Amino acid sequence: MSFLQVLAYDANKQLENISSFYVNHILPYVKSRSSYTVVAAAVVAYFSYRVRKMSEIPKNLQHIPAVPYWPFMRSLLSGESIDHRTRKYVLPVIANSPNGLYLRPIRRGWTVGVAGPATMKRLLLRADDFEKSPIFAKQDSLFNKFMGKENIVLLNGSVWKKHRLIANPAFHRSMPVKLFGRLCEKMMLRFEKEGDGLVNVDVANFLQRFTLDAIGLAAFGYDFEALDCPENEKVDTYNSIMTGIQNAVYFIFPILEKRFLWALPKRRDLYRKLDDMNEIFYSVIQHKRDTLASMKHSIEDTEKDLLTLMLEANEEAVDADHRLSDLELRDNLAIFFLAGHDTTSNALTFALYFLAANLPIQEKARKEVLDIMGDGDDIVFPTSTQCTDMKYVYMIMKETLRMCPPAVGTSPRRSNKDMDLVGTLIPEGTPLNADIYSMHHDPNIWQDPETFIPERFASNGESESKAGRGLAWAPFGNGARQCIGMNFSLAEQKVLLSMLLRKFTWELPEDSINKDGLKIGGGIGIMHAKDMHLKFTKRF
Ligand code: HEM
Repeated sequence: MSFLQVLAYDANKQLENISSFYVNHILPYVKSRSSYTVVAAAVVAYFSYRVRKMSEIPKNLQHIPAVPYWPFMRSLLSGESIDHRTRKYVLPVIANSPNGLYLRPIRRGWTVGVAGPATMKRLLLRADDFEKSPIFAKQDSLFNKFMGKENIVLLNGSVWKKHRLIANPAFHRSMPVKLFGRLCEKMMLRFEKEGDGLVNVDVANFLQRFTLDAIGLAAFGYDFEALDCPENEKVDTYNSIMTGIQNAVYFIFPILEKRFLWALPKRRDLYRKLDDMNEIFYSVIQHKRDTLASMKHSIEDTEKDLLTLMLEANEEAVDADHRLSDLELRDNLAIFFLAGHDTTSNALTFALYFLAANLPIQEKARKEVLDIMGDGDDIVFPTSTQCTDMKYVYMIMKETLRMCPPAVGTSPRRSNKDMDLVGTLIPEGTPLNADIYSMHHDPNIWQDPETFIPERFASNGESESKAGRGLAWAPFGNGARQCIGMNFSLAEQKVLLSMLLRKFTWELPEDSINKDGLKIGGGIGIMHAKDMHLKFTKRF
């Protein structure tokens, strides 16, 4: 997402520059001479100049190796998948780069991609030197209207700290494993009832629905009922907003919705749907605030939703300056959906694929689960302690997140001053992005990086031996800005994987497009499988 948005911002700026150039310099000329040929030539010349400028590496960054501008852009815009793009353009450059630093095209030219363990560590752990870039907050689009401007992901400094302090307790209590268990049970029952039944389960679709119900209920007690009825109005509203905010046309030309929304009825409809959704957000916030006192003791702490816990933390804050307003609470709820829904559902889809493609690993994981949860012919939910005991399942999850990190990079950063990043000069104001995907696939960091080997994450395994070099595994980022939902997502994944392993065995169907290797979907930002149907067999 970040790549495309930044490009879009740039394209929009170019359009605005061009239109002001036209009005100020060309229009007067046309009026006086009526010479269309001259105007056309001027426009072409201007375009060429701007395009050349965009692709030129600034002098102060020429010491950093760069991917080839046009092939890389072509790959981005044609929707080529990230695994191909990384293999073709990024890894060969990183191979000759000190500390995994390289340049790639982005906003107004270039950004520094950070794909080495030592530089990654410095970038993510020195959050004050590399603040979040304000680019997202500046835009005016459906995406920004959904995400809002007052949330944990976008803010910096003391305001960010205030948000994080209120949200931290909600994410650091025991996780709602019973809720995840109930939803998983519902999902497993539906496997048989929909489509071709167990022989051809569209797991990507089921996991999208499972994780939507999970985040709705866990974040603010709202039941989307996506597992029960995938076509209901609530799901449709949510899905159409999500599809709408990712529409590439509006990323590339945000000016369309900024200036010409009146001429785009379908787009206007999405804004109306977003207003409806905001009403739900605000009315739930109000309702929970009103009933907070009675709810405090009537629900187990582990089953309280994130909003309730944030409201409790708000009440305990020392003064009004340390509390979050309703707008800030809304913006954070929205970001929990944006950051926590697709990421977890894709991580689970990839994990199920790797277990289907590596049956001995699936069997070993099942043995661990049965040892911990017991075998039998009834559905049981794992407890938090049992989840902690699932060491091998956790190794599988970590290896999945290495090979397929759903967030392929972090949101953009900017250097606050000239600095030395592990031997390379980074001038003040340089945009930087942590490139998690490339680092996880670099053969100079990981042995045989394209092979699925959970044992890398065993104690004394390959992963531990990397510790001295910095951060070689960072699917959730790291440092102060590390993913606040990491434990939430890991618990959700462990509950689902253990329950599925106990109830079913599964494999790739004969006609699976993934039979000869995983097919990654195109697009930018969140990484997803192109199609994931699996064949399940019941154990009881
Ligand atoms: C597999 C699942 C997930 C992955 C791979 C993931 C990945 C990430 C990454 C890489 C970052 C760091 C971004 C940066 O440094 O710019 C991040 C931050 C964040 N994530 Fe997640 N995430 C996941 C699940 C979740 C969930 C379930 C939630 C909430 C319910 C969540 C909420 C957030 C928030 C609020 C931040 C911003 C933290 C801050 O800046 O202080 N994420 N996530």
